Amino acid sequence: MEKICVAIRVRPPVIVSEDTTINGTYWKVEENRISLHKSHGSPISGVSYAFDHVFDESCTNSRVYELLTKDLILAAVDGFNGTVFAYGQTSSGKTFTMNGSQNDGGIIHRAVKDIFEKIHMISEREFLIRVSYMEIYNEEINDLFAVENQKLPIHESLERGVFVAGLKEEIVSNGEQVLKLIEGGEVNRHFGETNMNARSSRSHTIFRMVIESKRKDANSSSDYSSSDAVRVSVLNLVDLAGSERIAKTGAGGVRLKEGKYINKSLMILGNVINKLSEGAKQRGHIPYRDSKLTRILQPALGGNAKTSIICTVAPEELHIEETKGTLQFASRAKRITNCAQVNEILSDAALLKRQKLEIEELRKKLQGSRAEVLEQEILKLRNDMLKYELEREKLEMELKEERKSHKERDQCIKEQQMKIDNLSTSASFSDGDRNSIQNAGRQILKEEFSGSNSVFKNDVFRTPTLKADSNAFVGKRSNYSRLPDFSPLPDNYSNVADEDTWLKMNKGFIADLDSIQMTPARKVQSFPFGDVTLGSSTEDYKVEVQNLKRQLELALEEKNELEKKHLEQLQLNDHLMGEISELKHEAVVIREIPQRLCESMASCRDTYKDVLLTLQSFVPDGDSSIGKFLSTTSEIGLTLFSNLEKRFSMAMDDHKSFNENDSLVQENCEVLSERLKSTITSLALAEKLAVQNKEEKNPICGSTYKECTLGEEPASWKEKLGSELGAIKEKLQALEKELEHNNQLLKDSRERHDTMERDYWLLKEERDSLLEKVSESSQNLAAVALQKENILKDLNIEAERRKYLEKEIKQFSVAFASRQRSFMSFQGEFLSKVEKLRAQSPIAASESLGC
Ligand SMILES: Nc1ncnc2c1ncn2[C@@H]1O[C@H](COP(=O)(O)OP(=O)(O)OP(=O)(O)O)[C@@H](O)[C@H]1O
Repeated sequence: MEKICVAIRVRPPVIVSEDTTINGTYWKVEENRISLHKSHGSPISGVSYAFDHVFDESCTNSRVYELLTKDLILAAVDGFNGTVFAYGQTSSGKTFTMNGSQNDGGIIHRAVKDIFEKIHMISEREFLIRVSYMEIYNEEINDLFAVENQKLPIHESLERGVFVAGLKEEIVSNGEQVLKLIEGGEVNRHFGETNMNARSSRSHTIFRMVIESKRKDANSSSDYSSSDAVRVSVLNLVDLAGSERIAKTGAGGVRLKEGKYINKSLMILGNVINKLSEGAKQRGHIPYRDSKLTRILQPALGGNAKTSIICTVAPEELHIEETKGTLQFASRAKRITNCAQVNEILSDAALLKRQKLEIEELRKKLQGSRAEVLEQEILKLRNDMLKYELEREKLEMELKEERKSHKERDQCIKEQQMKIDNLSTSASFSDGDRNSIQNAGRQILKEEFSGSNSVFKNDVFRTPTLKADSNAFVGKRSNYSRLPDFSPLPDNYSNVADEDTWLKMNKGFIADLDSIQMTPARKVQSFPFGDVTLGSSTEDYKVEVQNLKRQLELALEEKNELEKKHLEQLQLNDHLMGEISELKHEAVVIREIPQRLCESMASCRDTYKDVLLTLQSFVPDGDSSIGKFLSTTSEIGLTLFSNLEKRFSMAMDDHKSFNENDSLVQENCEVLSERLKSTITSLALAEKLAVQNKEEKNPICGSTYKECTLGEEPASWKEKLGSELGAIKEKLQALEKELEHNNQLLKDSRERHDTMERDYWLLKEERDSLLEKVSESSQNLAAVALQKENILKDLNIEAERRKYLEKEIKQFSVAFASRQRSFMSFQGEFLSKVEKLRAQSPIAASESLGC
């Protein structure tokens, strides 16, 4: 959260007439404080304000830019949204601050220059910059880059937030290009002369730069790290129109109307600022929607943007009230906090987003009034899809990492497995030795006990048995601990796997008696993973490692399967995009149809008018039955045409209402056709009667033919009438053909619309199924991740178990070595005693030995 940065700028005074200085007060600027003082210098209490910066009249645009906005502008290049706006009464220097003068460039010009300078310095990222320029004039948004784009609407979507639909955006590559565009835009801006400013801005203007960037190597990188993300930031540079007092500006007519709109929108801006300054708890509803200005500036006011406000004031005493108002506005704005953050989108997601927006726009055009419902539905779908995409990417990343660590673990396990195998071999070898030695010992003892000498039954011969008292055993062996300095026990047991070391170890050296003492206690030691005996635990371990390996393989297979599915989904997406572009093309064609219909309708109407005029010229007496009939037909016809034209122009804007009124138009056309036919029939009848009864009264005008034709010869009149009638008939036929053609076009258009609608639903279904697949994949991925987690746990347990086994083997080996040594010493002692006995009594000795 960060506070909005607020600064005050005092413009240099303009010469005013004597009578405007009333109380002899003036504004004094000291560091970042501005206060009202009496002319003799004492401050007026309660009229003193402090801000982030206060710039006096001598301050240049360059300094204002450096201190107030430079950091914000540069942060925009790094992905933060930014807004700078100038606020203040009319003629206080807002436009001067934002646009600058010939010698002292304003914030906009400096910002453009700095942005491009910074971009060129960042070599590792590539940038795409789009600019637009709009004005809010009398609460209508106009495009300053394209005069034809007037009264643009504001839309809101989850992805783009609040945006102006149809605003022209120019892609630019250097500062000069932007400044040229701005120059062009300035021409279209509304300025006007008032009593206070010869060139007063009559509209709020917003110059906008959208800065997109991504790492240059992002595409080549295979991982989906944050460096792969696309940053999109929006920078708004706003020059507001100034608040004004009608009495001072002397505005009337157009200026007055403009002034009312300006004041109203500034008042709403003030309301929004007031609400926001009240703090989160009290503020309640913020009336952003009350004006276009506040709606567009919404992110800058309490949203995701860094914002700087420069409030310009006039120093003259005449404007003291307005200056106080501006300072109060600035004080409140100072209390607003924003929450700016870098706007990053993963590149795939950015692409997807754009495509989805296109789909959205296209569908809106196709669906007319249904757009609202569909819009929400599509938004929801799109958001879900985006979420799934992100989740999938995250899972993929995790899976990748896990795969890597599994590989490493696998390798490690393999190595350890080899070591354990070696150990097991050695252990079984030692087991064999031990058995044979024990057997030999047992044999000897048997022989001893079967002898008569009680000496053999004494403790000297009993000591080496495995069940002997541990203390005695230890006491006996203590001599060995002082023998050679070589220790058979390696520091790191896991490194001992070769036979040499084992042999050395079994030669009878021990390093530490404590480790021997531990041996008898071994059985009562708790074993953390169940009752595992030495022989079976190695086997179990092998089996379990195999199982884990199998599980890992299965998980990998599953992962590959998922990747395959993902590829299929991407292909499906491509296919959908293809279909959408076709639909787009069709939409363009369909959109042209009502336009063409409109044109042909206009030509039909002209022809019809001609026909009627010609018919009416034959009927001078408008009150006669034919005259009345003709005028009625004319009225109906023209109404019909205007109806038709209205319908067609509606069709261009609203497809649905066009379809609804279609049958009515058809009926009207039929009535018109009938009426015209009957007119032609009556005229033909009149012609016939005229031929039969030259001197009789003309049925059309109620006079004689001579009178009707003002003295023309009946033959020539008849000829003329005949040719006119022929022409009318031809025109009528053409009209009928045109109508038929138009009907056909209408029918085609409707069919196309139906087809598109069907296609849309098909596409929607496909998308739904795609979404289902995506969610299925996500679930599968989640399951795989869980499985992996379990495998990892198992592996850790195994590693622990292996450590325990190693310890066991180590203890066993030490005990075994010591026992072997005891046995050997016993054997030595035994043999020496036998020798002694033999020397004393060779017969007894040979008897006792059985030799
Ligand atoms: N700091 C300044 N130094 C020199 N001249 C200034 C300064 N500020 C404003 N002026 C001059 O004062 C006049 C009015 O300024 P400007 O048009 O920028 O006011 P404004 O606030 O934009 O007014 P409006 O709201 O009516 O458009 C201009 O002639 C401008 O050159």
